[in-house]
Amino acid sequence: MPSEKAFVFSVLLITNTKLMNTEALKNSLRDSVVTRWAMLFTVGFVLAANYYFYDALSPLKSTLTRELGFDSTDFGLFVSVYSVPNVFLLMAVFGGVILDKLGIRRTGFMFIAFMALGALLTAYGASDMYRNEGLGYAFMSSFMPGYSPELKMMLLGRFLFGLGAETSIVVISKIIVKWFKGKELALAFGVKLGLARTGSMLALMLSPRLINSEAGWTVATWFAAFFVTTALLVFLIYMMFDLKLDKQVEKSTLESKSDPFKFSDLGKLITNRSFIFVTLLCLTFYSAVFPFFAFSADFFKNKFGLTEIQSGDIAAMMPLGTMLFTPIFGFFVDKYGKAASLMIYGSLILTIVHLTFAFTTVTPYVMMVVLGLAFSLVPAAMWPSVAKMIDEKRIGSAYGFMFSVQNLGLWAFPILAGMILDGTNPVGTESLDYTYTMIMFSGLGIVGFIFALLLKREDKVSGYGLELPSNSK
Ligand SMILES: C[C@H](NC(=O)[C@@H](N)CCCCN)C(=O)O
Repeated sequence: MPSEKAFVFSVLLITNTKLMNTEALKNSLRDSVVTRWAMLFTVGFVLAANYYFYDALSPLKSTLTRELGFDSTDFGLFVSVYSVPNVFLLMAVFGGVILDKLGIRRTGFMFIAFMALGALLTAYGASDMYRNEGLGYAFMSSFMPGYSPELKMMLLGRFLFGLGAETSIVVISKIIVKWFKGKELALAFGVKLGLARTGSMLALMLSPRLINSEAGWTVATWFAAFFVTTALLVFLIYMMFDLKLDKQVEKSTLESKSDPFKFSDLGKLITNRSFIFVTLLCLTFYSAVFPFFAFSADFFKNKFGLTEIQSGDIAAMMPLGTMLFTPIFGFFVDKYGKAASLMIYGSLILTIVHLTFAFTTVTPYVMMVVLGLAFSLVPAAMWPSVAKMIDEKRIGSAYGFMFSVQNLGLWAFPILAGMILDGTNPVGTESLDYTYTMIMFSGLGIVGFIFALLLKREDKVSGYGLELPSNSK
């Protein structure tokens, strides 16, 4: 019968297409261990450049005061403006939507280009070229006289950098999924975070050394900007491989199909109690880490009377610790679970470290490694836990939403830290007293600890299985 034949023919056709797709997946570039790990290190370079630039000026707070007249509030403002596009324009959320629409190559290139432009503008704002009546100097001097033209140009640069940087992290997460799904995905995520932290560590160690260059202190800012620009070129290499992979394998077989983003999705996210607690933990925990980290080198310099190089080296102990611990805890969570408990321990350790910094003179070398332990426990447990709570189709929006909420803290707390410092230290004080600033960071740790407890309690009701190994849910 013709209809029966047609049916058999279509079944054969579908089966054959599926087989061809499976065959294509088997023989695609991603099946070469060397190629997929080479891709991870290629995009890891971009991530390292991103984190390098974010932290490059942290050990130079006193240099910015000496050379450009920044006070602590100006410095806090400079750190926090990174988050403005992500909080007030919801860029991390829209970046995810754009990513779904335009794909990895175009979105990645566009947002890394924003990063590079922002980084170059920041370096230009601090340069002698700009300060000697360079392009834009007169314009930046023509409004808001309370803020220097240098600060305004650097704020504009860091704003553009932040606009590109957060979405580029979402793009790179998607790239990792594309190449490692069904392979060693958790390990790949751990290594990705390790490469990001390498960028932070290098920034803390190199910047204070580069300011002593013969060509002047701005070598440190230009170097950071050129690192990000090189990352844009490196991403072009990645794009060629990505294109090749897409040609080898039908796109739909690689990237999980995601429905178009709807605002009602956000409604579903914010009515999920576990998701709310993990998002609030993300906000408080990261607010007690990244803004502290931005001030940490200056804190060590003032509290322990160290040089810029010594204090940068101590601050670098934290990312060094995370490079070692994060993949280990990622492996632990995959195999044994206990993610909610690890988040509780991480928040507790964070609080103890900040209280120790506030009230004791225990050696900061050890405390920064302990902080690295806390900063490995929570991220290694947090990001895979979200994947248990949220449908895979919505995971991009979920991460984007969490990044935007988190950026609220990354925006507010550096400003607050700077204001507390300026408010509690009379003008011209020889060495700054950080006690109240550290109490603020300890308070954030305590609130994060409470959210981690609530998350674990809620897990017993919601049944997402955060305490179970990865493959049992
Ligand atoms: C993965 C996570 N990164 C973030 O949460 C970013 N939204 C903030 C990065 C700001 C500093 N570069 C992490 O690094 O653990």
